[in-house]
Amino acid sequence: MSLAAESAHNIARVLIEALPYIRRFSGKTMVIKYGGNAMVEQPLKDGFARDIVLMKLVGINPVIVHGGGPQIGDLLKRLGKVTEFVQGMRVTDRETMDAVEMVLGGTVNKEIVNLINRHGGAAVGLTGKDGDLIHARKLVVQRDAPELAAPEILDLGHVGEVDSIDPSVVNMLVQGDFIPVIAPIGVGKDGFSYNINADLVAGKMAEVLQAEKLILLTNTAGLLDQQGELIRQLDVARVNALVAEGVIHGGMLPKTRCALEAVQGGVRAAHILDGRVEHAVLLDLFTDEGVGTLISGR
Ligand SMILES: Nc1ncnc2c1ncn2[C@@H]1O[C@H](COP(=O)(O)OP(=O)(O)O)[C@@H](O)[C@H]1O
Ligand SMILES: CC(=O)N[C@@H](CCC(=O)OP(=O)(O)O)C(=O)O
Repeated sequence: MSLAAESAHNIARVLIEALPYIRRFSGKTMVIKYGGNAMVEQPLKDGFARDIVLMKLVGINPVIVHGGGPQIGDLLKRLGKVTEFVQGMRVTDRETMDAVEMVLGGTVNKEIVNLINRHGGAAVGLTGKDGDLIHARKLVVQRDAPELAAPEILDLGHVGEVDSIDPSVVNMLVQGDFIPVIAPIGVGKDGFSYNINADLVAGKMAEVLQAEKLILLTNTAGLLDQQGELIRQLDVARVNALVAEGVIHGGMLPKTRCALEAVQGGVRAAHILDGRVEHAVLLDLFTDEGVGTLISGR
């Protein structure tokens, strides 16, 4: 076979392999969390945008929830403001909240919207304030230590968690064939803005939309075991055991927690994928082998 014929044959094979998945997922909603650490290098960003546009073209409804932790850190550094994390959450005072809104609701959100649009999609950017989408409440964080008589309550300022989501504006955009791009900022009953970890927003959004999948793009191959080997698939019980053993820690804790809550709340599956791999989303959705880690509810 000539080189050209071989290449055409490979393309045909790939399309045929993708066909049953395209048929299965067409018309379904998928929530994709695009983490700040996965937004590196222009070719990767372009690959991500192409994947999203392709999903839309084959009838899937992608809903993007994005982070931007490193990008917030960059602005705070330029402003000469020290930032601190407690249990994976950024301590957020009034000034930091302003920076979070500028970066998440401004630069990062619009960069993703522009990226998708340049690749042929029609994206619309939102924060949790738009259409009264995300209602937040202040996150209560406790610290327990042997020297403490009782757990200490820590005040992280404007750090929130999702109280409720009104998906009307997202549903309207999806019905209009737009791709919603959501920044994880919510509003409390007190009228204040709250900075919410993007994984938490993505998990709840997937649950409220009863999405087919929650896809979390991050900066590791997926969930790794004690030996640093990729775990391809696991269920709720194994996740709980790995947390208890301390194998899942740091930023992976909120990620796996929200993945678990989503699958227990009716989302069919949660995937943790390596956002540093070009076309990670397509490779996972449309090939028999898949990539990354799959957490299934049943
Ligand atoms: N068992 C584990 N498998 C993979 N990564 C883990 C694990 N436990 C902790 N981590 C850490 O979690 C990080 C991903 O979380 P985080 O930095 O919050 O990502 P993101 O910014 O994409 O949300 C990894 O880079 C890794 O350092
Ligand atoms: C409370 C809290 O920590 N909020 C995060 C929100 C952004 C985020 O989650 O971004 P990544 O997904 O890129 O980490 C922050 O301020 O960094």
